[in-house]
Amino acid sequence: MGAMEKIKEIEAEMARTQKNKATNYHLGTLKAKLAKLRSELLIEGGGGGGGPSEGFDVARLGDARVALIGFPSVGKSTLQCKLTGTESEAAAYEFTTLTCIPGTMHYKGSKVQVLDLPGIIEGAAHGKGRGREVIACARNADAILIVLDAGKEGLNRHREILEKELETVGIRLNQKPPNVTFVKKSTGGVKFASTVPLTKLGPDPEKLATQIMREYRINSASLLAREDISVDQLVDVIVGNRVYKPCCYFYNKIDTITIEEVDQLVRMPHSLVGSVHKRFNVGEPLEDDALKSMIWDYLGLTRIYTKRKGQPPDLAEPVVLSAIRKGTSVKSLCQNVSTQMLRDFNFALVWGKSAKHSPQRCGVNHPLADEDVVQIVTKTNKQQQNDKNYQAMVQGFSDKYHKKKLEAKKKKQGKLRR
Ligand SMILES: Nc1nc2c(ncn2[C@@H]2O[C@H](COP(=O)(O)OP(=O)(O)OP(=O)(O)O)[C@@H](O)[C@H]2O)c(=O)[nH]1
Ligand SMILES: [K+]
Ligand SMILES: [Mg+2]
Repeated sequence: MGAMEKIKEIEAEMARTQKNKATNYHLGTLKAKLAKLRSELLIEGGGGGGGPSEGFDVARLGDARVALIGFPSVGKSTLQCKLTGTESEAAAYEFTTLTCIPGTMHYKGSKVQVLDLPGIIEGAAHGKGRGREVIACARNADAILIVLDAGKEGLNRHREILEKELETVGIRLNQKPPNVTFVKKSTGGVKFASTVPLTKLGPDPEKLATQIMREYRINSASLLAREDISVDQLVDVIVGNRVYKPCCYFYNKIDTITIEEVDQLVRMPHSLVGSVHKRFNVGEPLEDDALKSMIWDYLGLTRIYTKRKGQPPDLAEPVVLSAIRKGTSVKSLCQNVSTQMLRDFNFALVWGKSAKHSPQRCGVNHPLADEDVVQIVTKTNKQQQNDKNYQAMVQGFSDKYHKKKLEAKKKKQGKLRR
């Protein structure tokens, strides 16, 4: 039996099984089996080390990356042209786009790479169409923009299908990683602990966890749960290889539906309605464009204006940091400027929303806010020399210690020989 059929069989069994205390373990084990089969399926057909295949291997450019995911002909390419000015072919027939087409969206001084991708259909995660490559691109993006055709029947189901395709390959949308520490070990059995009561894992969470681990041939591991996790989250932690992505939705073509229907759609979570043709919510020349603004928010982009001592800040070219990528701390700012900057860092002076008073003297871990002004103060020559002396001293101690240890060892060996 192929993996596909096995998956179908398990899904059918899960649907048949009533959800109650007695079937809790059984369902948990089935979920673990299912996750395993799906990942096997992906590796089987992934080809050549699992990296993206021809036409999908696009270099990362800009401050962050967003992938356009949707059914065929919902208007992804039309949208990408509007957002980035890239000439990605758009047409009235399905599967116009066949590869990954990158473009750059300029917004509030940042450069966001937008990936136009082929349309996907149900079963994409299992290799239908170019689904596998498309989903691999989504996995590598910092955020996902799901594009839907507001005029299509069964719209809510479309949204669900797309979510399921992404979930299937371990992409978790708008979720935080579970607050759980899980470490595999070579011996010692399974150690299970939690700092909060676990209400969603049945009467014996440890037994359930052990059972799921057995499915993955993990006999020894330690697991510490710091939040009340669900069975799905437990499976995710044990399986590993999950990515957590922000995801927003754009309902395109609202020029084809009634105002009552639009009214329903605006209530959907994480969503924006609009029309590329009518330039509604996607007006290219406008700075306060609603769709660009939503993408910006979901990427957690933050503009930082740097300044030198005694000079005004450089307002023309902000350093753009992403909360999704490397975070928005003073440390990320230094790393963004140069590696030397972090080495010579003494303290930062911060003006703006993140500062309690202006300027606030901050360390590397201080989280910055959008439009903060930052002056990095580096160590003086004397401080740098002190640092070097200190390091040399520590190295000296360490050398002496090792020399002594070595001598003691030799002595002992000598004694033994005699
Ligand atoms: N009515 C209407 N039609 C639109 C709108 N945006 C795009 N279209 C049309 O939708 C059709 C499909 O557009 P594409 O941009 O090729 O769609 P796609 O999602 O890239 O399609 P594939 O690459 O085939 O997956 C084209 O005929 C567009 O002109 C819109 O806002 N309103
Ligand atoms: K099309
Ligand atoms: Mg297209």
